[in-house]
Amino acid sequence: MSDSGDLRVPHVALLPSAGMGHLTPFLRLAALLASHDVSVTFITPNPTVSLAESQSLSNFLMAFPQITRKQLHLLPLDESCANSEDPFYYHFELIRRSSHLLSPLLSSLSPPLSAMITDMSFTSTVLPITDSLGLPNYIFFTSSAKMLTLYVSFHTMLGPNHTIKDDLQVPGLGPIPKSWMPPPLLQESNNLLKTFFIENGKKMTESSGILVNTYESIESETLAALNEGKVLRKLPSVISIGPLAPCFFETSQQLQWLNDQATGSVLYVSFGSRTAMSREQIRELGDGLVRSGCRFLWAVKDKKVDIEDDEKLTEVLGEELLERVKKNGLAVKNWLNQEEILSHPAIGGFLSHCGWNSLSEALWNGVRILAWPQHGDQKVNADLVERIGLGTWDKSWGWGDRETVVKAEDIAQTVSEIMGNDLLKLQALHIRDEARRAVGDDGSSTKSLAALIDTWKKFQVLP
Ligand SMILES: O=c1ccn([C@@H]2O[C@H](COP(=O)(O)OP(=O)(O)O[C@H]3O[C@H](CO)[C@@H](O)[C@H](O)[C@H]3O)[C@@H](O)[C@H]2O)c(=O)[nH]1
Repeated sequence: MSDSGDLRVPHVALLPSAGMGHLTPFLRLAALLASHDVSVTFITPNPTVSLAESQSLSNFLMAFPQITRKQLHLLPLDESCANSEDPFYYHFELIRRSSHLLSPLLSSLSPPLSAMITDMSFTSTVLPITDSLGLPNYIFFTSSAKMLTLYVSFHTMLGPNHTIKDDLQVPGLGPIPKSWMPPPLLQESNNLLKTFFIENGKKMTESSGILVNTYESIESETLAALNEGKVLRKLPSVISIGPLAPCFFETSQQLQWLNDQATGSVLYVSFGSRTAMSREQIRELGDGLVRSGCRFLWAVKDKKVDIEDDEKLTEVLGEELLERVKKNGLAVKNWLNQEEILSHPAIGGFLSHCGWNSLSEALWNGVRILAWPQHGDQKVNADLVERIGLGTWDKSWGWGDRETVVKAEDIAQTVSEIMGNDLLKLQALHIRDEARRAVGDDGSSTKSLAALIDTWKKFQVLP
């Protein structure tokens, strides 16, 4: 790399991971970079797991013709060596094992790249490749800064048999209790998620920087701890660039039902793109929503992957419950444009699993959250929801595992409490204003991104 002196248009390649939770923030980042006159190549691992991913990608690329697409054709993998029943983690592994194909792809790009931005799940496999090309590689961490503290320190916490004994306690920060850690990390046996945490977490120190879709006013202490070396020494700069604003490219499917509801009266219920509850829990939830007496819009998900989710609502809910649901709300089983829903004036609350994108979209739109974490980073995120005053979290509901079923009466009571909580409603609006300030003209995230783009402008990789 050399200091070129002249300020040229930087060219950056982005490599997202599998699932909408990873693809969506990458698409938003690509659009943001393009709006700052950065030339963007978007690398798409092919095939995708879900229909939602392939449809979003094609809609996005149609809306942003200035962004170049390059496909990374994934090599087949013997399922037995992936050691995971989760189709998304399995796909992470597939992409990791096809990473070497990136080398010729990246070298062939013209003009030469100024930098690469890689999803956190491929840190350990892609960094050696970009290093050998002399290409700066920034890791995009698609969850919270608090979760990043666990990601980079997990490998240092492992005891005998690779087990975890204690809560994570970073000086100056609240603890991350063991019970909030993604359950696969606590297993003695190896599994894909644990391997990703260990291998990628170790390698993060060698990246050129870590981008996080967060902002100063909600995670300032955590960001400071990360950047002051309190979490891990020798960590590169952690750069907050969020909240990444939605970019409108999806075809909109206006829901007339929502247009007919009173302002702020509807609870939106959704657990993201890859969480399916047990049938028993789905029915308790439906019963609870009806009993709460609140209006609700419910995205019902019966299977993790959308292409397999083919049973009708009558089969999933049963006819009797479906009839009761129709009196107070609307249940749908298709993909909704969540961003459009959360920005609708009728929406007054969000029952959410607290995937990081859902949380970011809720705060972007000033919608209070009732948190019900299901897996992964979601308890850590739910804690943040509670701490910043965006919503509430009933910890007794546990993880959305198949052994525990939260009863309809509990759900009904908690839902009516949050929908009646005016203080949270006001606080959510205040948080929305702060979120928008962070990415406004003089905002902290805008300045960080501008500084990063300047770095890319000043440096170029020698051909
Ligand atoms: O019907 C739907 C369902 C989802 N979405 C969108 O899909 C994304 C889902 O992302 P997220 O809310 O983060 O949830 P997951 O799909 O569960 O994402 C995975 O990835 C996230 C980022 O790493 C993690 O925080 C989550 O825990 C993990 O499950 C969001 O942008 C939603 O707006 C829709 O537009 N319509």
